[in-house]
Amino acid sequence: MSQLEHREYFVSWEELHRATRELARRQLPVEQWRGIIAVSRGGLVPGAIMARELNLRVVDSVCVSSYEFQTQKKEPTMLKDTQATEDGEGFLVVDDLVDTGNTLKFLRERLPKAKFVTVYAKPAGLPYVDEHIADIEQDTWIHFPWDMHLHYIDPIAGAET
Ligand SMILES: O=P(O)(O)OC[C@H]1O[C@H](OP(=O)(O)OP(=O)(O)O)[C@H](O)[C@@H]1O
Ligand SMILES: O=c1[nH]c(=O)c2nc[nH]c2[nH]1
Ligand SMILES: [Mg+2]
Repeated sequence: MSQLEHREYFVSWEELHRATRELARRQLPVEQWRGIIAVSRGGLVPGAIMARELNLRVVDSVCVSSYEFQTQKKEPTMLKDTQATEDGEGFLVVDDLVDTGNTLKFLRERLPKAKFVTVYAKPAGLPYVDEHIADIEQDTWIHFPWDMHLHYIDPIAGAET
């Protein structure tokens, strides 16, 4: 992806909370779920919100790494697996987003019976996610609130002079 094609989408805490609550609402009835497996690190905040909304007390994580800054440097690697389940049956695997789909493709091999959900999805990742809330274009980098800081900017008129 060239610098010119690279767009950005900034997510606020409020937007993330609202969208994740809607993702939780779509997982009713709750009786079908044994628990949540958050894909650390990006899935930890959405996973916690979903656990609260669905009143699920079994919350585990899988720790997967493949990106360094904004570049996918290698195939996903499992830094920590889950011991909550053998095959994922009855578990919701929650991540913040699916982009190329490499992370969820890798996790589907490990947890073939789980349901995979994300808050955001880009087109290339759609075959690997069972349900998501918002579609984002492939050439757009999503910035999450935990990666940002509020800061002052000059007024538009001031910038012209
Ligand atoms: O669909 P993909 O192209 O695989 O990309 C999606 C994954 O990339 C990000 O995680 P990352 O590996 O950057 O680690 P992090 O969650 O610890 O930030 C994001 O949280 C997803 O887990
Ligand atoms: O914060 C992030 N924003 C993204 O758009 C993305 N794609 C892969 N990994 C990502 N992390
Ligand atoms: Mg991640």
